Amino acid sequence: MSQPKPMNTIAVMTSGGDAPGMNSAIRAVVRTAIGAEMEVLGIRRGYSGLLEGDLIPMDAASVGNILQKGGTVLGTSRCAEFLKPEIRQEAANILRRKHVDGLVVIGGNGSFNGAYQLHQEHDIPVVGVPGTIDNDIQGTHYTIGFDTAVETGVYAVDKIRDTANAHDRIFLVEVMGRHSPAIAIHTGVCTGAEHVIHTPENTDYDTLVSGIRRGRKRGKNSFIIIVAEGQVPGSAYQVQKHLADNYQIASHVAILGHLQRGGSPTAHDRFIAASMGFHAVQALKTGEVATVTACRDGRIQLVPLQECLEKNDAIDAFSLNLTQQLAI
Ligand SMILES: Nc1ncnc2c1ncn2[C@@H]1O[C@H](COP(=O)(O)OP(=O)(O)O)[C@@H](O)[C@H]1O
Ligand SMILES: O=P(O)(O)OC[C@H]1O[C@](O)(COP(=O)(O)O)[C@@H](O)[C@@H]1O
Ligand SMILES: [Mg+2]
Repeated sequence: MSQPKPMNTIAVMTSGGDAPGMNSAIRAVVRTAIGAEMEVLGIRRGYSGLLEGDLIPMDAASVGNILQKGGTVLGTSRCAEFLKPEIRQEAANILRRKHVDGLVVIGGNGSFNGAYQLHQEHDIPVVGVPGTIDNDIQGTHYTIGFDTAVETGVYAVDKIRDTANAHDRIFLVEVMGRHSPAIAIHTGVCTGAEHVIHTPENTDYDTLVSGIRRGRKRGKNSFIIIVAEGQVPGSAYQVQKHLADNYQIASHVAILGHLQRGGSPTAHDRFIAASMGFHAVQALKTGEVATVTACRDGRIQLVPLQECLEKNDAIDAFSLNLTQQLAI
């Protein structure tokens, strides 16, 4: 832990893919900081906005009536330039010119890498708040937005099930999460899907097809196969083609895509985001910087940022198996 530096002015940004609940985190950061007599600047459009010096003063009213909204009022971006050290130097200069004493970065592991570099290279006090619908950051059990994204997936699949039942159809429902199977696996359990394809590039067609045949024998008339996005959006079409060409099985595709990133956050996401935003400002105040407000063992704990820089690719084998077990 570093010695606490005076925190007169802090800045907050959202970066990477937006996630429902980010607004609740921004609100908590702004209001906790104001409560502690700090000035707060909002950085618009993540690292891109930072490099343009697009920082705006935020008061308590500026975050009123945003908690229930999806997206992020600050905007976000993917900023390839930020991978260059000389560009990060410019960013650090801008933060110093604006008298920013500490920075809260709400985003995924990519955004945390940027924050980590700012701390390592330029001694900027940073704290990360995990925000991504994918729930795929090492070091934290939960990321803001995941619950809402799964909820949206479940809502959509329930509707698809109605029409699949009516027409005796097989549906391949592709859910979001590039290289991240968590949304697919949870949506599978919560919708009673017949099968979850967690890595479309390595689909186990034998298990999938024998499940469909077994189900048909016992009178099932609809099948929901949840397909994770995999390497590229549209993987479900490859699965559809493979089933048609190799097994003469016809299926329909529905791709949920960015639909799952928007919408009003669930109570769970609002609650976690509010708590994490609060803890992030406390961490800056106490000098517990280069940390992340991680969710572990059901509570928010500060963990070193270094532990949260990698993407978590682990597959939740229990939940994956649960879908299969219950779909007999
Ligand atoms: N290794 C890195 N070094 C510095 N900045 C990075 C690094 N990786 C990502 N970033 C910055 O963080 C941004 C968001 O990362 P990205 O992976 O797109 O989203 P997320 O933060 O949601 O994982 C990138 O566009 C880039 O500006
Ligand atoms: O909106 P984009 O740039 O197409 O990115 C899509 C990807 O972003 C996500 O929504 C979230 O990813 P990050 O939070 O890591 O940015 C993935 O689920 C999805 O595959
Ligand atoms: Mg990411």
